[in-house]
Amino acid sequence: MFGKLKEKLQGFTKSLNKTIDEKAVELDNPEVVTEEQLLLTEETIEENAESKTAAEESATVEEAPIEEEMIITEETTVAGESGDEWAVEEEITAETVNTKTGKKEKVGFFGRAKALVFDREVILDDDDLEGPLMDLQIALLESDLALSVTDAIVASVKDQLSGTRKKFGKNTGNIVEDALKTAILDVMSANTFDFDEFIESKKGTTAHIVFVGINGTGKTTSIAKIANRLQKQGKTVTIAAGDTFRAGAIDQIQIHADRLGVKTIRHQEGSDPAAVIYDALQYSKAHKIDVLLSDTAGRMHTNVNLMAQLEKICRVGNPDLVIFVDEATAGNDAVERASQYSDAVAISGTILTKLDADSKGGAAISIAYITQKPILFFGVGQNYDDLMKFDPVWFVNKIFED
Ligand SMILES: Nc1nc2c(ncn2[C@@H]2O[C@H](COP(=O)(O)OP(=O)(O)OP(=O)(O)O)[C@@H](O)[C@H]2O)c(=O)[nH]1
Repeated sequence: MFGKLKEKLQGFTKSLNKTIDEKAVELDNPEVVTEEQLLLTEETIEENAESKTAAEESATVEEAPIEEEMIITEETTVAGESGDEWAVEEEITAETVNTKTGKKEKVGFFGRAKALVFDREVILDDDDLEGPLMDLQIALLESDLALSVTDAIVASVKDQLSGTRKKFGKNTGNIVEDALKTAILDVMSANTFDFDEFIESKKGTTAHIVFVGINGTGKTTSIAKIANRLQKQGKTVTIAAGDTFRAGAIDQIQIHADRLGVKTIRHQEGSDPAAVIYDALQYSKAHKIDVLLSDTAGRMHTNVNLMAQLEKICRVGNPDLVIFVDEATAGNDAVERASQYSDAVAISGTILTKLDADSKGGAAISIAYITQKPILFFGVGQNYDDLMKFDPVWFVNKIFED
């Protein structure tokens, strides 16, 4: 997933790490920071998210040596002596089976990274950063990020790295990667929204959700996926077949609804979608249905009449949420559409589909930033369960995983 973006960001990280290595000076008195101290310094949500990432990473880093050190039962490696950034402290607490010898051996569960030894430091100035940041900007633009978003990311990375003293160990570690992660997380977490909490907060009333977007991006499938998800959470659902415009659309959503055992409210093809949605809302309220999911015809954001019709649907149906659906593979086109839809109707968030296909990842970052509305879910396949609740930390880690 996100192969190209990943590749480009790795290129930037490598080139800046090289600069850091070249400019680094050794410290006379290496500094040892415990994992605990590191955790204590976290203040913001983003830093928390980052530290979670770092903890996960350190856990991964720890795993390999610890597996081998499982054979070492009473050896204690002193901070700094290992020649590694992370010093390991052993504490015997349990027995396990050595996968190589098959024998039971005592292991130190506490054979965890305990301290980070900083023995080099660097201060990067604007000149050091100028070239790599220019490359970063181009890399982001080539990965379908909108210009304003690349500007925000580049400015954040510059802000984090320029002029500040960065201490690190034998390896440059994650200085550059962490700055990039923070920058992307900032952009993506501008507005967070918990869909499940929202649905829960509507308990006792019918939560009405209208889905909008252009043709063929996965709107109907996403409605079915959301219906399936809600049903699994014990919620009752109705679907309004509000795409009365495209031939076959009513039957298409009816097929999904039948498979899921969901009641569909439908009118004739060509009828007024606002009337269908109004009826569906009355039905859902009368039957104390938890959530009404309203389909709408796919329409180009440039089609003034259809966009006006969408406004009418929203006026009549008075939805609690308007979800914009588009496909991640559409890149900058999806970003442009999200922006225009957002101007026409008050969208609450986005479902980005087809993340499983060859998407560059840039659209997800850009849409969140440009609409200033959260990404709610990712579509990751054609089955009803192929819907992932959006998690910015997961997303950013995915971009950087090997
Ligand atoms: N790979 C993949 N395919 C998807 C995903 N979501 C939807 N699709 C497929 O995309 C195609 C279009 O999906 P629809 O749900 O019919 O799209 P729509 O936006 O409702 O289209 P209209 O009814 O024309 O407005 C179908 O073949 C879906 O199976 C996804 O997350 N991943």
